[in-house]
Amino acid sequence: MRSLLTTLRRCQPRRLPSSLSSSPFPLLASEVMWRRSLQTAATQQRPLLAANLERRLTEHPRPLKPNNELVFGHTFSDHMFMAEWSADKGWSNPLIKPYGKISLEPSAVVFHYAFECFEGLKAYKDAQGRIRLFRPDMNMSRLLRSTLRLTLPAFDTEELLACLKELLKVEKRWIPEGRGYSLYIRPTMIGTQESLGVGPSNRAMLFIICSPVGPYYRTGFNAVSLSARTDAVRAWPGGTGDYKLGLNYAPCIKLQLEAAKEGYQQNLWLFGNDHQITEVGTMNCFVFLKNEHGERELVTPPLDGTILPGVTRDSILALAREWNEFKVSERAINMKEVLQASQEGRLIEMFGAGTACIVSPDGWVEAETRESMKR
Ligand SMILES: Cc1ncc(COP(=O)(O)O)c(C=O)c1O
Repeated sequence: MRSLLTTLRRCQPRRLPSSLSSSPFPLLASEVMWRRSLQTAATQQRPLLAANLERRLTEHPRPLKPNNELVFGHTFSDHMFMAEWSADKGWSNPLIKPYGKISLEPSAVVFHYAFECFEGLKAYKDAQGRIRLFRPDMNMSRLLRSTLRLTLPAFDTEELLACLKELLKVEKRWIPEGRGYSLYIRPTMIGTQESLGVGPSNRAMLFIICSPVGPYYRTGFNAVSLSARTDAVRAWPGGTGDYKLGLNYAPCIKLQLEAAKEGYQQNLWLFGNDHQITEVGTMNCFVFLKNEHGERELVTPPLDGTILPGVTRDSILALAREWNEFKVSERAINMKEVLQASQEGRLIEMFGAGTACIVSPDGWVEAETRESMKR
């Protein structure tokens, strides 16, 4: 049997089911109401419009780096997208301009109260040299969801996507060719009001930068080793782990360094006394096993607020459901179940899934929890 991982990696866009074409993340009821009120307010202000996009292009394009010198997220393309918002005026004209420094006062709320959210998606070149994006509508919806969580301004997701496409036309030469290579796109919104008061920001900046990238891990597409810790959690019910906010990431770096010191590439994030699997590093987690009834089952944790609703996760679920070759479950799965399946030879594959790392096999999980799981 060809491995599920290999099959997923080889998936061609034309094989994607129609259910993948557009399925924005469900907004919470309160957010829907909030979004409506913001949109009503936004109609009285200037909206973000791709038709108003201005271009101020560099006169000094920089040389490209060869693929083998690309380190993830270290090289940036010539241009960036930028739009600014203020509560009284609404959105400025969006602008494509040379990549460069932004100027903010030290009192800007982004520096004090973490008013920052972002997205990550990739542009590829197909065999005909055309620019291809993978389900970018999902990233635009998720960015809107994150901005609303931070009381940052609403925007029309289709307009922002149209602006992004224009940026990519300008930056086409920066999209690397070759299997595993792409242009990583980082849309970001920050609160820029100069204030130490804790409240909503009355100013914001939306920008998009691009970085040509190859494999996320130095090990390329080989399996990564994981440390499953029980003394730290990444997210919790009612928290913000299901939003793509910068504040979710910085506190994990210390734990990532600790894992690296012990020889592991990532942390396997667990939650609860029964050590439920939530995510792996910055990826959604999948376990493919033969369950206790002898059925092959692909399991991934449910969207219960403790995991990011990943675009890759959603795509894998849609593909696997369309194939209809094995059971597909969004359900809680804990370390005890995985360990038991492994010991009984029923664990087929385990992998992480995300835009940056694509589909990444997990090689070895060191579980401090081994003893407690036996209980
Ligand atoms: C915490 C976390 N989980 C999961 C993912 C995967 O999400 P996606 O497939 O949309 O890239 C990411 C990716 O950025 C992430 O940061």
